[in-house]
Formats: sequence, structure tokens, C-alpha cells
Amino acid sequence: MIQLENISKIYRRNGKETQALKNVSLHVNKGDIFGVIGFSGAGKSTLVRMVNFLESPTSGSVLIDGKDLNSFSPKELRQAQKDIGMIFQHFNLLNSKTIYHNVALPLVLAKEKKQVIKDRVMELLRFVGLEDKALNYPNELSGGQKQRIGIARALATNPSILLCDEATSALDPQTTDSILKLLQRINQEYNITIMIITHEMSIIQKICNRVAVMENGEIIEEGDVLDVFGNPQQRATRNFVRTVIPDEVPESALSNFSRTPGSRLFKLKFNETANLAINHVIRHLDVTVNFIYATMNEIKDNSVGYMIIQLVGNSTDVDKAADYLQKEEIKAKELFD
Ligand SMILES: Nc1ncnc2c1ncn2[C@@H]1O[C@H](COP(=O)(O)OP(=O)(O)OP(=O)(O)O)[C@@H](O)[C@H]1O
Repeated sequence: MIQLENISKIYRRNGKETQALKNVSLHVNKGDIFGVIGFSGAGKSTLVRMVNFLESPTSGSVLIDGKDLNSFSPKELRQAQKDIGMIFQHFNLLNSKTIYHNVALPLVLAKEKKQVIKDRVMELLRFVGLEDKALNYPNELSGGQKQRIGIARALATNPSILLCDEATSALDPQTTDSILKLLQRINQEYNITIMIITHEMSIIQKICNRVAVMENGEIIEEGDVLDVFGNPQQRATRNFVRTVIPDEVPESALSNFSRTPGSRLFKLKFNETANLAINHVIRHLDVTVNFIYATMNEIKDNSVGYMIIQLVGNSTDVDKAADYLQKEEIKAKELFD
């Protein structure tokens, strides 16, 4: 649905060049809630502005439903942009206009009939749960309510894509969750493809099915959310995952078990393969497995986390068990070896 092919973007200002995007390629499928995560300055906003052609790439192409936006006339481009809604961190509402008129604006610009506009605006305000605020002004609303209005306005022209640029960064955690639930409903009920730009991994964890990690204008890792959380490849990705699934073992967990001489301590991923391996060790070797600590997190209806286990027994069996758990597919990591 959205294809970015070898996109580079160079900003030139006062004789200085900044390369905001370096040969970025990305495919977002219809129905995805696709997250793009990165630290400040990674190039996320630049990337998302390429998708609706708010800015054009220095090189490379943007294809929406297979059509190259580069080849569009200005009129065709405006038409294509109507199919892409966008919401922002600071909502970008017009303070001098009522909520009704803010939501109506894209329809007024599209020269829709008055009755069509009225029906659509009221339908959207009902959808975002703010029908009673039609005659209020933006500064009479809370941040969460303002973002709901931003969402209603973005949906006014019935887009098939919604871009969200740090849309929950100015909101408290509870309000963030309610906006994320609303985005999920939009994705499911209206079948709208959503692209989310964020610096918070918890946002990706809660609603995205795919994720790309950006660093210094490049996509350094991309994949299904479960795979990326379960097996992050790059250092920056691991740091982001850590913010949701901490992998430091608390001192208290380690000080509470007895260091039996000859026992060995391992850290393993919490997954089916590791569970089967531990069962194998218990069944086939004369080894006791003590569970010292575990963390678990729900990602896309799957459990992701890790556990710390202690192997206790005679040294031959403990060593055999350790060898088995350190195999390639299990990759148990020894602590204090
Ligand atoms: N209009 C512009 N003119 C010049 N440089 C720009 C412009 N927009 C962005 N940049 C530069 O491009 C790089 C990427 O910026 P961008 O805003 O895309 O990053 P970001 O990941 O969205 O960061 P943040 O989360 O802080 O918004 C930065 O070095 C920034 O200074």
C-alpha cells in the first residue's frame, strides 16, 4: 500500500547540508498498524512527511497503491493527499474556530455540500465520543479531547491511510491508552492503514503489528513486532526493547537464592523452545532446576520475556545440562561464569 523506495532527503540551509534520510526503503501493507521508532533527529518526521508528499524526496520514489507520487500533476497530488489523513503531537487545531468547523474544514476545502458536511461531522464527532462539544472551541478541551478532534478531522475525507506523528507524546499514560484504543478501532472498523511515528516502545508494543527502527536517517531494523521484541538484532533496538521488557536482573532476586557449590546460573528467553529444553534437562539428567526470576510481557497475544534458572546436581550432569541449554537454538547465557 505504501512503498518507499531508496528515499534520500538532504536539507540545504545557509550553505549547510543535513542528510535526514539515507536510502530508506519501507513497505507498509494494507491494514497494518506500522510503527516507526527512533530517537530525536533520527529522521522519523521527515520520513512520514514523504508519505503524503508534504515534502518531496531528494531522490527515490514514494508509491501509494503502486502509483508513483513523483509522476503526479499538482492536481492529482492534491487528490492523493485527500486519501491520507494526518494527526500531530500538538493537535494543530484552529483555536478561532469551533470544534464543528475544525472537523468540517477539509470538507469545506473539498467543496462538499452543507448537508453532507453536517452529517459527516456529526458522525465523526459521535465516533470519537465528543458529539456534545461541537460548539465548543479547542481551548475548552483537554489534550486527549483535542487529539480526538484531530482524529475526527483527519478522517473527514474518508482516507485509507492515517499518519500519526508523535500523536500521544503530549498526553498522560491513561489518555494515551484511550487514544491508542481509538486508533485500533479506526484500523479495524474503517480498515484504515495506520503509520505511527514515536520514540516510545510501549506505543509500538500496544498497537503495532510491524515496526521499523530508525537511527541517523537509516532504517536499521524492521519486522513483525513480536520478532523484533523477541529477538532484537541492533544495539539501538535492544535499548528500545529494554524500556518495555527490562533485562537487568534485580539484585534482590540474586541475593535471595543459595549459591550451592557447583550450581550454575543461566538466563534464557521465556519461550516454548526454552520450556521444552528445560523439561528435557529435568527428564534426562539428574539435575534440579530452580527458577530464580522471570519477567513476562504480553506482545500481540504472546508472552515475551526471560527467566533466570539455577542448575543444581552433580557436576557431570550440571555441565551436560548447561551444554544442552547453551545450544544455538536456546542460547542460554551463563551468569557469573
Ligand atoms: N526543514 C528542515 N530543514 C533543515 N533540516 C531539517 C529540517 N527538518 C529536519 N531537519 C533535520 O533532519 C534531521 C531529521 O529530523 P526529523 O525531524 O525528521 O527527526 P525526528 O526523528 O522526527 O526527530 P524528532 O523526534 O525530534 O522530531 C535532523 O537533523 C533535523 O535537524
